[in-house]
Amino acid sequence: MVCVLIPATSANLGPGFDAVGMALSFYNEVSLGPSPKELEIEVFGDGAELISRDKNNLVYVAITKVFEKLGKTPRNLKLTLKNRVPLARGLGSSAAAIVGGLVAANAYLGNPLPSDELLRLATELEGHPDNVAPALLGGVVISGFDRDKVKYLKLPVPEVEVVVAIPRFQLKTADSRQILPAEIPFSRAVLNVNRVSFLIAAFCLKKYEYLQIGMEDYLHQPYRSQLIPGFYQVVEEAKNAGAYGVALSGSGPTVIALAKEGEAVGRVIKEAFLKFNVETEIIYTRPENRGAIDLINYKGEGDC
Ligand SMILES: Nc1ncnc2c1ncn2[C@@H]1O[C@H](COP(=O)(O)OP(=O)(O)OP(=O)(O)O)[C@@H](O)[C@H]1O
Ligand SMILES: N[C@@H](CCO)C(=O)O
Repeated sequence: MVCVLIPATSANLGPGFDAVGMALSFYNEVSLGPSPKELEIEVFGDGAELISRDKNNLVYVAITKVFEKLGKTPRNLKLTLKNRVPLARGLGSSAAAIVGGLVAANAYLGNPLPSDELLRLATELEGHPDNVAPALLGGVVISGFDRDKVKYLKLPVPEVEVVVAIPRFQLKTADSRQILPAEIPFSRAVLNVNRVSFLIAAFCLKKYEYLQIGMEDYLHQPYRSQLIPGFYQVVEEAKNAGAYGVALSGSGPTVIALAKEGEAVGRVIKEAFLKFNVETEIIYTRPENRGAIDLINYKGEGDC
């Protein structure tokens, strides 16, 4: 039997739409082993009641991809999923499912596929690489397509605390992608280039105070924020409470704040959302430099 931990991820980091993602220090767990039955799937934890237990299960779909790539048929398998990453909230649950299935299947078969091939398969399944790359590799990852190839660079993780505020309602990526316009004004695109340059430089130079502007986004937040009551007021109040930078996580509705010390920021975000009748779960976490490929049969904190 093999067991893999897969970190939650925050994609679209600040202005890095479809390009910059960061792994976080809380994890889903995928275990894969033999079974006398054709297929057994057990699911525990967040959203367990919403996840299919048949061959449509996204983790199983990813497992099948690896078997087929190697000319094999998946048979007599038991899959156990322990979910900590909430579904459809902007923390990479689909990426965690896909990467978990790919890495677990590859490990079960003796690790024949290199990580670049796993990234290619994961991107094919997810449609874009910005969550799957940090879920697989850990850290802050810049990723994108060069024609049909996925290119990526891993940056040193910032020395910050991360406050994750998760509203109770779901927002499916497919739905919140539809709200985006086909075009935006040139001046706004220029501003976004400027902000993402500050983001990457602030991380590389450890000048985190520049995240005040380096986490600003002008591409997707103006549209997606319409689906999240109080979004800009929450951002403002969190910055006033000392956050370095605040942004939507993935396609939302989760908001993340990077801070030197997260506790006061978390309290303020929770209260600010409550003024708009939005209840949130607050998680205090950190960037995670290890991805699923580093967390196979991991014996440390966590369950594996
Ligand atoms: N552990 C899991 N097992 C099986 N399917 C899952 C699992 N986690 C997520 N999924 C599938 O992925 C869907 C959510 O994907 P979606 O892209 O909408 O949100 P997300 O990945 O959580 O957010 P984002 O991409 O913005 O970070 C779920 O509705 C479910 O179908
Ligand atoms: N870049 C993706 C991340 C969410 O999966 C989007 O915003 O649609």
